[in-house]
Amino acid sequence: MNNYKISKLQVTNFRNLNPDIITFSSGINCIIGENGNGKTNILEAINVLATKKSFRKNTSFPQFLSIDGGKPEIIFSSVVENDDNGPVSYTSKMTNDNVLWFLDGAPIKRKLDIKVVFINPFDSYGFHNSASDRREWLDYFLSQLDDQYKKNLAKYTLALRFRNTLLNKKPSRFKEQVLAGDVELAQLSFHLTKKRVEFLEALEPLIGETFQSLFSEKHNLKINLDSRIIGMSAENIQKLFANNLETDCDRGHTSYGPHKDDYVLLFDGLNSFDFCSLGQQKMSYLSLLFAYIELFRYKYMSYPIVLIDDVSGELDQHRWRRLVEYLEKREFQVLITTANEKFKEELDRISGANNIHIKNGSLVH
Ligand SMILES: Nc1ncnc2c1ncn2[C@@H]1O[C@H](COP(=O)(O)OP(=O)(O)OP(=O)(O)O)[C@@H](O)[C@H]1O
Repeated sequence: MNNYKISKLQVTNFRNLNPDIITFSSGINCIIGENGNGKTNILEAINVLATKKSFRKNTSFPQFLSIDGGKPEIIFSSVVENDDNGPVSYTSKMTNDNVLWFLDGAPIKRKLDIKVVFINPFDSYGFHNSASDRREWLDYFLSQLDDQYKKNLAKYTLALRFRNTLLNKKPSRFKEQVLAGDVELAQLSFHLTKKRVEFLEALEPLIGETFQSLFSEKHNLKINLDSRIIGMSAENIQKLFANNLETDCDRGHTSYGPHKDDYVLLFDGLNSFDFCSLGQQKMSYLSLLFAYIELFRYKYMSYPIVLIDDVSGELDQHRWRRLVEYLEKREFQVLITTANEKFKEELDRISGANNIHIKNGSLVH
């Protein structure tokens, strides 16, 4: 069981946050403050503590380190607990070169397996507008559920990069090397595609159900894998690579494979990008994410910590209320931020929510 929840956090030298001790409840936590005061930084600190990485793109230690920080070291001190263990103090010390972890003050070799899901308002645009964002989305979430998929994806990415370098640079006897490497590339392609299909099949019944319980509207939501190699054996994928080798040589890159897959979200049978309003796209996207969280629970018998950065945009007040009511009925720990006064009023209706007010990186009591 790794259903960790976080009950306290104190960060030193992380972005604009002051080292205040922030206390979280195991249910809903609303982080409230005006723009640019550090709400997202709190979510980011938890994400970095749990995964070593940010959810912001291309960010690492130099960006994390407070511009006012004296020492080039960031300390994330927390208290976490799960069903198996009582509260433990868990600390991560990060420098430009390494990260160290401590459990109840003693060093540990590997970080704790704290699972988090971050929900970003802007990802809905990316998801509906860009095939590579959709692929990244599916790869990220599927990797969280399936370690073997994650490893195979890393191997595939390396093998594909090597193939493309050969196709591009064309060293002597490169075609023989390409064909030899295609055996592994085809097997990996087969496994990745199979896992993607299984993931979407498992997710599909949950998406419509989630949409219904989130927004009280019945819509048929379906997510399809659009792949040239779907249903093909590894041998046939290898043949496809070989048959296309001359074209790939001309282009200098590989034309077929899981890196070319796309996913289509169908809303009542129509492509959500072409057909849905921005609000409907956001609702579909949120349904997809919360469906994933349910799938996560089936797999791990526990929930991740759910970090939600201001999702109020594009949704009307009625949908805000539905979303808040949905969150109220969940068992997972939620940290939700907002700068929107009206949305804050909806959040205020949640009985027992823990309100955290933040101004200039400090807690306001
Ligand atoms: N390395 C850093 N050192 C100090 N301050 C930083 C650093 N990186 C970012 N900041 C500051 O953090 C603030 C942004 O914080 P954050 O993104 O958490 O805001 P927010 O409260 O979520 O705002 P919004 O409601 O606009 O999303 C900005 O004022 C920015 O200047």
